[in-house]
Amino acid sequence: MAKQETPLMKQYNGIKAKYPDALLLFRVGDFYETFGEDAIRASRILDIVLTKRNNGSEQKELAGFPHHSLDTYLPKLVRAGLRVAICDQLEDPKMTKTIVKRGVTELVTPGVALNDEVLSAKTNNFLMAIHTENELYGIALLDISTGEFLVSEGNLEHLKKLMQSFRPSEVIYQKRKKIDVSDIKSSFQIEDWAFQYDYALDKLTQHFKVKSLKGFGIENQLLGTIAAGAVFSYLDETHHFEIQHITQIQRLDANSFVWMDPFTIRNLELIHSPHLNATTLLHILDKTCTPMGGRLLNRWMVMVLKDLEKIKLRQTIVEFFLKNDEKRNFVRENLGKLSDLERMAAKISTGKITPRQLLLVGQSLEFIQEIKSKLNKDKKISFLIDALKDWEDVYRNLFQTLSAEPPHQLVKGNVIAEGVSEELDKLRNLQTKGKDYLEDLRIRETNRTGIPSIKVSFNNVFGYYIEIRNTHKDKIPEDWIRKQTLVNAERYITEELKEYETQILGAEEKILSLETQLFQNLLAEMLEHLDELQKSAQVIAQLDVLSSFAELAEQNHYIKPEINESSDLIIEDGRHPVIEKQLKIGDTYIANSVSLLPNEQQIIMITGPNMSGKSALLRQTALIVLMAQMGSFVPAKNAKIGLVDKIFTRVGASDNISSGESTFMVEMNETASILNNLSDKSLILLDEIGRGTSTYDGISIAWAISEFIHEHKFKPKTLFATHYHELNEMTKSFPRIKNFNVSVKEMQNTILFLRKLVPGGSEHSFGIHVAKLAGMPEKVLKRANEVLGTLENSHSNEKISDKTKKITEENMQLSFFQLDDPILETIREELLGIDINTLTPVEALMKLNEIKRKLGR
Ligand SMILES: Nc1ncnc2c1ncn2[C@@H]1O[C@H](COP(=O)(O)OP(=O)(O)OP(=O)(O)O)[C@@H](O)[C@H]1O
Repeated sequence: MAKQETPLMKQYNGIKAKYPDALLLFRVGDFYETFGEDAIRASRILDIVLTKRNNGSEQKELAGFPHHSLDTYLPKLVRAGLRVAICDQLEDPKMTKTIVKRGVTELVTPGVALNDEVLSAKTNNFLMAIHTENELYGIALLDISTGEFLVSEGNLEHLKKLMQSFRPSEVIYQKRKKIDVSDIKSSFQIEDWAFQYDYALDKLTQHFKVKSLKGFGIENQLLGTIAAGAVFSYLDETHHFEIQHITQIQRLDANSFVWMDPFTIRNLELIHSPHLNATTLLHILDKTCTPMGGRLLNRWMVMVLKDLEKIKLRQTIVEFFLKNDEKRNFVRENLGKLSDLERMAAKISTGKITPRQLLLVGQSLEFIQEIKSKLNKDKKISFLIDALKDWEDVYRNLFQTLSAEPPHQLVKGNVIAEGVSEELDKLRNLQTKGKDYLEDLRIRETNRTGIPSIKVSFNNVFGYYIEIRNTHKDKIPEDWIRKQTLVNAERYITEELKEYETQILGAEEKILSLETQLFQNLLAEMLEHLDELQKSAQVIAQLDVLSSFAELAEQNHYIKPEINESSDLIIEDGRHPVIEKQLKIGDTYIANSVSLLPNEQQIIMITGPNMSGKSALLRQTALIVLMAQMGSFVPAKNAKIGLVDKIFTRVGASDNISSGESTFMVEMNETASILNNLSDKSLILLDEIGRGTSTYDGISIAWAISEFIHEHKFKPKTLFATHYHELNEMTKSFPRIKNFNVSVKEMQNTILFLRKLVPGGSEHSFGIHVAKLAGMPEKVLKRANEVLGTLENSHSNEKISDKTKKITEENMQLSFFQLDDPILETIREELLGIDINTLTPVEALMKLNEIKRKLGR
């Protein structure tokens, strides 16, 4: 007959059944245990031992760790993308004769984490909830560690953009809906009932204590509201009830910021790069001194302003800090000493702040006060400084109440300062006097018994005891009661010691409970300031980013761009902010000027050899515009920037192979989407569009696209980099298209990249020169030059196939291969089999490379 499962496993199974999707950490005594599948996963992720134990009829896997290591192991599980349910003992095992009551006290998931070890300082940790109906998406984003809560609505592209910009750690959505969340590490589908408008409205109005959502501007965003409600339901489900620090909903309006499609955000490598260890624009721009500033900069980089007044306000502050070195240094020095006040505010609200951290909050508030006093006479930035609360009373209160060096754990004691509570002082007095008392007792007993080495100590088992070495056993007085015999010593207690113990232990307990009470009172007082604390943290974040922009401008010689409402874009001697910082010592970045004037020079057609710097020029133009509209100064000699409202970039298919979506179809799809969404303030960057197909197809498509943009009523500004010098012909019929090329100098069969953009088209692509730079064998280069010569000397109206036929004929006569060599024979076959008509320059290079390999070079 099968044995019955043990009561403990029965309890475990009952609780596990309620959290089938989570890894259950089950507290048993001093350990957190995991069982079955959970144990297998935990042991793999945490590198802890997996054992097997009999559970009635079956063997079950088991892996566990000591409860005090939770802070070490929990973050590892969460970072691995798991949801972790923590099941604790809900009563004191000593107080019950049956099995201890247990229950889940917290469900920690990647998107709802407050633990410092899971979070990273300079990035937000967002949970995203999505609700979709009829191809429209409601999106809510919550960072519970800072209290930021954003709501938005839009189409699929908008959703994708927000996913790319905010990179949520976890996404939740409705069970019966299909949403592509393949880019997100952790996603979870929750019950349909959590996605109801009435439920959401109730939840949100209750939490924010408002009658309607009008004040947040989302009263018409039904889908957004439903998503926001789902976030709150998820907080309930994960046992996060202390959430007073979520004080407002920010509406995230897609139209308030420069519109960039997901491809553009990726392609410009603003915050992330698909290439490992690549430097992003964020790396260059981030000179912030606080985590709050770091996170805000991230946000500003993906939510770039298009409101002239707001941009100018930021510029004013950057300029102020640039001109006032002394104040900038003072501010930045003080910023560097601040704790993460946004996250501290969340910790106050959730009751997770430690006494030491609360003292640090006090010190931070004092530094803020110093910043405020230093800057409050400066009218130019008064609108920011005035928004900082006067914190003096608050931090003085904290300093007076907390001890000078409070511990991280309340139970360690010495949390509250002297003079705060009379009772506490009295009890402490008793404790300190206790030490003298014990010393006095030791001396008395030594004198009475004549034992020279008496020790008075304490342990958890016997409490206070007297210890003597065995050699003095015969001198023990009668009133000592023996408690323990060790190898060389004996331990005793006395009536007097017991009495003292009751008094002193009582005092310790009372001290702990009093300190806890006083600390809680202090937290309750701080809760009153939660709103202001968050506000000050946000102002500090802005001061941080803006003063860091000034620092950046000084270090990198950036200038203040003039931003206006025109449609012109004039950059004089602009530089690529990332590449210029990465050049080898001795190299200098060649600055280039670009003027895009919709009425005269709307489209710039840039030709130039491979590697000449076409892509760099395109990207630097977009980056300069984005930096300018973030409020930063820019790498240029001079810049006049008419506000841009949309930036589109497309890179020809073969540049994009690594991203796995490099089909010509995708390229055309996305280009089509650009052409359908143009505005009069758009900036378009097209890099080698059309090269994913045969030469003639490519030229035709590139031509037609340029023509379309030229004829478009909005005259969007466009930079078009291309290999097809045939496109230079367009200027003859389209007056607002201008030809430029990135110049090179030909020297004795090689080329020198001058990287200077100059007016006029370029004659050829220099692909063979680049092949030479790449170390291609001389024979191959020579032959490539001959083939090129034949093609170029043919009549332009000859068909490509006729031209290649010529080459084949020539080949018969001047075969440069020794045909008796079998490798050469196969290479010959291969070369003859190539249809040059459909070969892109990059494919040609790859082919040459392959040939080189075959030749053993
Ligand atoms: N203005 C410049 N000053 C100095 N170095 C530059 C400049 N522009 C580009 N470079 C360097 O040249 C390299 C090649 O530039 P880029 O990728 O822009 O060339 P490209 O013309 O787009 O080439 P391809 O057509 O092969 O894609 C860059 O990685 C950079 O290191």
